[in-house]
Amino acid sequence: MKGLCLVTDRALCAPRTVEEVVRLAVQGGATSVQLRDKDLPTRAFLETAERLHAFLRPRGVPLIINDRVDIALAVGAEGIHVGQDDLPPEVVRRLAGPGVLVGLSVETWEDVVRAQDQPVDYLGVSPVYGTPTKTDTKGAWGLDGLARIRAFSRHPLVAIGGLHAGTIPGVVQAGADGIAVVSALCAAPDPERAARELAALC
Ligand SMILES: Cc1ncc(COP(=O)(O)OP(=O)(O)O)c(N)n1
Ligand SMILES: Cc1nc(C(=O)O)sc1CCOP(=O)(O)O
Ligand SMILES: [Mg+2]
Repeated sequence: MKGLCLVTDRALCAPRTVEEVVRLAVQGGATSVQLRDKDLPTRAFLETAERLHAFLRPRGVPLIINDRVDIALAVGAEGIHVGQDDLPPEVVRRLAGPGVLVGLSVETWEDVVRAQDQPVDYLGVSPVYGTPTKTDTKGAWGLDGLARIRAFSRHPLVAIGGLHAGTIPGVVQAGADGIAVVSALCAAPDPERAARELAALC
């Protein structure tokens, strides 16, 4: 999971649609998209995922579904991201099979240690910096925490939380393989231009 991942937020994208922001961000250089929506009814979530997948798949850009393993399987998404309170990675892997990317958030050192034996493809370092976009997180890892995880873990690391043009270079330097952003793209006046700027730093 190298490169720049756009994690969607419908409210921050508005008045543009999520599909429109995804299209612009991919044109600018986003290399993966995680569909994340905590409020959308299941049918609408499925239809959004289908539309995004129809756009992304021919472009070779993986679609990751946040939380909803059922939706990921229904649309044939390339990946699923789960947190510590979601379905356990072993169960996700059993349901999804070997060919689907499974990402897992790590919020504590115990999570990082446990993940060594879990069937995941990357860890979401959750969060590197505190962010108003998601406030139900534990303490921020900071650059020192990220570097400590990098030195220990066998998994690729995707950094998330408070990442923008000013913070990404330090996070890459500390060992992140990939960079995941919400507001830096969803709330950008020009998501294509923003993605171009951020992708060049990843
Ligand atoms: C790349 C990445 N890392 C962490 C998260 C957070 O996932 P989770 O802990 O399940 O929290 P929610 O996103 O479901 O609120 C993520 N989505 N992506
Ligand atoms: C979706 C998400 N997960 C996080 C975690 O720490 O697990 S932080 C986050 C939101 C990141 O938003 P922004 O790029 O606007 O800071
Ligand atoms: Mg989750």
